[in-house]
Amino acid sequence: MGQLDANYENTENAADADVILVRSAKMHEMEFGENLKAIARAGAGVNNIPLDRCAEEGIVVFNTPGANANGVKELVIAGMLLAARDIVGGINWVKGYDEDGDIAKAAEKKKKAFAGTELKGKKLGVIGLGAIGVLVANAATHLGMEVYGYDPYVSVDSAWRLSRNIHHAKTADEIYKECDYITIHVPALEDTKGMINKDAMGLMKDGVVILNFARDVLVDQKDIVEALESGKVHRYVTDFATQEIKGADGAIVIPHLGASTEESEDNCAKMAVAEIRDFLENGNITHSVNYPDCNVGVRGDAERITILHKNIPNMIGQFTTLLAQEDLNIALMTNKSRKEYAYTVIDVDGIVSDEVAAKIKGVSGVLGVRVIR
Ligand SMILES: NC(=O)C1=CN([C@@H]2O[C@H](COP(=O)(O)OP(=O)(O)OC[C@H]3O[C@@H](n4cnc5c(N)ncnc54)[C@H](O)[C@@H]3O)[C@@H](O)[C@H]2O)C=CC1
Ligand SMILES: O=C(O)CCC(=O)C(=O)O
Repeated sequence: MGQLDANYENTENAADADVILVRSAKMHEMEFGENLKAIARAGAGVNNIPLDRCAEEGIVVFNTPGANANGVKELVIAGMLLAARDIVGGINWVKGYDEDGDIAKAAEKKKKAFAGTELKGKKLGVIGLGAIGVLVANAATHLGMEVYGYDPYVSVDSAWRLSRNIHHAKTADEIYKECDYITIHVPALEDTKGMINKDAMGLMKDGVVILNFARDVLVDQKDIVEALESGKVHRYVTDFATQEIKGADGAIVIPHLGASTEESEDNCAKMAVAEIRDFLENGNITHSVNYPDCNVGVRGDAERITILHKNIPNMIGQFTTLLAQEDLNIALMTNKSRKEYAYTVIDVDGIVSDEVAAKIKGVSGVLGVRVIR
């Protein structure tokens, strides 16, 4: 990783690390070392990381929003094409043809078994209009699809990037009732888990195609298998293999390849390393998922104290009092909060002793202190 200079050292031993770079590995059961200051998820979904425990232990968790979105978008389009025509069945038939006869002639006779439909003119519903959903929605309009989008929390940025040709669905039910293809691009949260279940599928058109490149838990696995068996759902295209879905007729199951492109892997790694360097060297937080973002610029000559703490009254007063007692003048101070957590950055004129740093650490509600020299 050429972005890191000689001040950085690689370790395979997580217990020693100041920072962990992670992809999809599950970290919920992991004990974190004393030194750990940050975890950077090279990707979007952070359901593999215990965000609240990290916040309580003063560990800032970052992700890389949008860095792999194009990779996923392209696979979703491929998924729609694989669902529309029996391309996989056709390829397997050719591979398995072991007669001596004229395969070209046999293929012409056989091909009707693999015929399908076109995407043009079909209605696509996109649930979740973030980095991936917007790209999928816009791309589908260029394939001649009529696209409906649903996202009650859509960001201003996403709204700007969304093609004006997308119909604005006011409810998920509108998507379920209207669309021939439905693709979900929402995070795995308590309120999204199992959102595609028997009730939701009951509202959908017979023969609907459902695509899930977001997370397995969003789709009730028992209900989707039943819906495939009954023919209610024609194809379920998913990037997540589960025991329930892997052998089901009508399921097209991909082994989590959405972000597995050279470009996406590169983009994610670069963004993660840039976030980490800025955090370690300047104390800036960009794209955190458990602490507020905060940018105070590049550190100059002044020593910089960064404090992760609970978002409760009188924290700043206590920090400034402790610094005043040491005769340290404050050159810059910023405080940002996000729900129950907050972050304060203070540049001081003078040397921050280990004793004063320890006193700040000892303030009730402080979760982590660093002095960047
Ligand atoms: N298959 C793969 O390799 C990959 C999968 N993913 C998955 O896709 C998900 C989405 O990724 P991005 O688009 O990059 O994330 P994003 O954060 O840019 O977009 C998520 C969107 O979902 C919306 N949303 C949240 N709750 C919703 C709800 N109940 N109904 C409708 N919309 C809702 C949000 O407002 C946001 O606009 C990730 O959380 C991750 O789980 C992401 C990257 C790669
Ligand atoms: O890193 C990967 O391969 C998975 C990407 C992913 O699922 C995500 O970014 O949420």
